[in-house]
Formats: sequence, structure tokens, C-alpha cells
Amino acid sequence: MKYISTRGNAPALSFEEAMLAGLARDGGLYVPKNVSERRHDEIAALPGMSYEEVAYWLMRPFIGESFSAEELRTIIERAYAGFGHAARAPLVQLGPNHFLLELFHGPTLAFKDFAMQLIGQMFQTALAKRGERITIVGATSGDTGSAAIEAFRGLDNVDVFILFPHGRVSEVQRRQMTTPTESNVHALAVDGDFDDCQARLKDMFNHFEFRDAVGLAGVNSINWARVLAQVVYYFTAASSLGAPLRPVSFTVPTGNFGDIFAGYIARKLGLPIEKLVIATNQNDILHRTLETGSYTKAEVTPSISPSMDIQVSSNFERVLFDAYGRDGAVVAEQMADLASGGFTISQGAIDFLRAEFASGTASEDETRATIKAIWETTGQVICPHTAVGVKVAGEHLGATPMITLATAHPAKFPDAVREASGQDVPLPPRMADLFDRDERVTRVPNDLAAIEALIRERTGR
Ligand SMILES: Cc1ncc(COP(=O)(O)O)c(C=O)c1O
Ligand SMILES: N[C@@H](CCOP(=O)(O)O)C(=O)O
Repeated sequence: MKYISTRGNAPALSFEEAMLAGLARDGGLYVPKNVSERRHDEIAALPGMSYEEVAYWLMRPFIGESFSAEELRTIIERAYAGFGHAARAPLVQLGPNHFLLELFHGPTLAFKDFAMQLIGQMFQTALAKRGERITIVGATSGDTGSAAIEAFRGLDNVDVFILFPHGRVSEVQRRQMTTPTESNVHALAVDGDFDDCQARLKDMFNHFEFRDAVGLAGVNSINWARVLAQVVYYFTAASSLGAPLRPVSFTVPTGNFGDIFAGYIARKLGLPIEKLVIATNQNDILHRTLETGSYTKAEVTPSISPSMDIQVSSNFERVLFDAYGRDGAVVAEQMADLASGGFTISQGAIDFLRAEFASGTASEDETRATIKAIWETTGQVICPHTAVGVKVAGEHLGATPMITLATAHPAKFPDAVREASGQDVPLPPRMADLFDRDERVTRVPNDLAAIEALIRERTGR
């Protein structure tokens, strides 16, 4: 399997090369050259399999020669061994025909662990064989950062730098990033919003002298391996509700478009997904884009679902590539227009997107009201991101079972959850002393040269 860039001007790479490269050298994102449907009888056999077995079945063809069969099995076993639920991603019923897919049983209590624990193992295996040392730089609005730190802390051949927007993540999220004591972990609080953090990260990838000098690698969902790992739970969830004989729908709380793009890939692989619903908070660029056909940036407005406070939604580029018939030159042009505020999507491309996705948005009041209503009617406490999904899913319920992705544990957002529902949700015992641990963080300006200088100084490269 080869991977090609969405901007059509970078060499095609193997899975391992694309994973280690992160962003393509033409600024685009890697996608598989072909995605073909899996056999109906293979999908029908999934309900009898463990999460790990489904992961192996799903990922093997995408990985090619990059890892042997035995290596891949070991990587998958190790990745999910530390999860706090035997099913890894259990489904719970929320109401008639509405289910929550709990994706927060991993070590950092958010869906990011599904991919990050896996690629942590993949990077270690690949780097050990190559004898290389890398510098991972990640941008986070809260959850990617802690998941990346958890997956890579203490490794000899990796330094991890995480850029997060100063003052715009929850206290639990911040402490998850600032309290690890391993010397290869560096939490950087940027004077800016998440879009600034992600833009500086992409600037670093496009600054080849820096990129090559520090051995830059990326673990955001710009990295195809992240997306691939997230496709697995669409299959386990849908098959446990009767797929492929019975279609299902999904609603996905969305920011950087990685998680829902994984759902789009699941559908391309033959999973019968009737509706794939984008749920946004008040930073609703994706919902507006589907409604108006114009992708126009606005200021990021802080919300009670901070991990979704994003306007420049990285993986949207991947689906645009398909919407434009895989014409990398058109995607490159549109992405260049984004620098000056936005772009208008052609009629053919917007028709494609509207056929693939539905969308909706939740205001702050609607998010709080949903947390409260779910607590009062079901006794379950949900996180604000999940609540955005549940609110939007409510507008798309029908005869087909709807699965809303529960993307984080409510204990990561105690203030918002308490305000909305009156409930205090404790952190798991292993994190109970999080608020007593010392923090280690460096405040940095939203300035490429300053951030690069700090990384070079700390890595000595
Ligand atoms: C808790 C939570 N929910 C939803 C999202 C949105 O996911 P994505 O960026 O893949 O669209 C994020 C951040 O990625 C998150 O941390
Ligand atoms: N919501 C994310 C933003 C980064 O997303 P990613 O999936 O591209 O890593 C976060 O929590 O950091």
C-alpha cells in the first residue's frame, strides 16, 4: 500500500515512511492511494472477535511490509493492554435507538489514546530497527497532548514537545501535560489559540532545514497512522449493532476532522453507515461550510468543550481531496486561499460533501442543557464534547440506530460538568493526586523562530 499527498506534489511513501514523515513535503497530508471495500462475509464475522483482532484485520492491508504480522500483533496487544475496559470501546444505550460509544477508557481518558497508544508502539518498533532519534512536536487543544506524552514519555530515542494554547485547556488537561517528570517531555504554553499552535507546527514541517536537523515527526491526526487506528472502533461498534446486515449512523463531536474522517474511511471500506453527522460547538466552521459552501475562518471563541475550539480543521483537506476527484493542484490552491481567510468550494465538491456528511451545531447553553438532561434522564454524566454530539444526534435520530462518540471522560472537565449537572465526577484513583503534583511548563510566544530555537536548544540538534 502506498500513500500519496493531498497536494499531489510529494513522493508516494510506504506506511512506515508516511508515519515517520507526518506532513508531506509539499505541505499536504498523506492518504492511501486506494481504499477498497472489505468482503461482506469478513465484516459479518467481526462480532465474534476481540477489539485487538478487529484492529489487526482492519489495519493489516494498510501496513504492507512496514511491520511483520507478528510485530503488528504485538504492537496491537501492547497498545490496548492498559485500557480500563475489557471491550476497549464499549457501547451503552442512551435512549431508544441511540447509543454512546465510550472512547475514554484509555490511560488519559480521551479517544486519542486509541491511536496514540498504538502509534507509540509503532514508532518504537520502527525507530529501534532504524536506529534513529526523532523530535515529536504536537499541537493540542487539550487531549492530543496528554495522550502523546503518555505514549512517548521516558523513551530514549524520542523528545516530545507539546504546544498548547495558554489558558485555553481545562486544568486537568493542563496538568496531564505539565506534571510528567520524564526529561524527554516538554510542555509549551503558547500565547495564542489552538489554530496558532497547529499553524506553527505546520510551519516547522515546511521549514526543511529545521525539520531535517531535529528529525521532526508529528503525532497529530495529520499523521495517517492516527486516523487508521480510529477506524477500528467504527467497525466494532457497528458490528455489535448488526452491521453489515443492518446500517447504523454515527454522530461525531468534531474539531480537527480526524475522528469523523476515520468514519468516512470506515464507510469506504464497506461499513454500512447511513448518516455520518458532524457535530460542532460554537466554533462551527464545518457546519457553516456544509450549509454555505464556503470555508471561511472566524476567530476561535473559547467554549466549555475546549478540545473542539478549532477553526482551521486540518483533516478537512483529506476529504476535499476526494471531493475534488483527487486533484492535488486544486487542493493546493484552496489551501493557499485559506491563508487569506477562506475559499469557496465548487458545486461538484460541495455536492459530494453533502452526500457524505450531515451536520449540526450546539451552543454553550444547549451543551449545558444536554449534560443536565442526560444526567436527569439516564443517570449518566457526559463530558461537554460528548454533549455537543448528543445534542446534534438528537436532530438526526430515525429508524437506524445512532451511535454518538463519547470522546472524553467527564472528569477531565469538572467545572463545566458541575455547573451543568451539579455532579462531581472523580478522577480514577491512579490520577487522584494530579492536583498535588508539581507542574513543569514553558510559556512561549506565538513565534516560529522562538519556538524552533527552544526546541533546538533543548534537543541539542
Ligand atoms: C474530547 C474531544 N472531542 C472531540 C474532539 C474532536 O476530534 P477531531 O479533532 O478528531 O475532530 C477532540 C479533539 O480532537 C477531543 O479532544
Ligand atoms: N482536539 C485535539 C486537537 C488536535 O487534534 P488531532 O486529532 O489533530 O491531534 C486535541 O485535543 O488536542
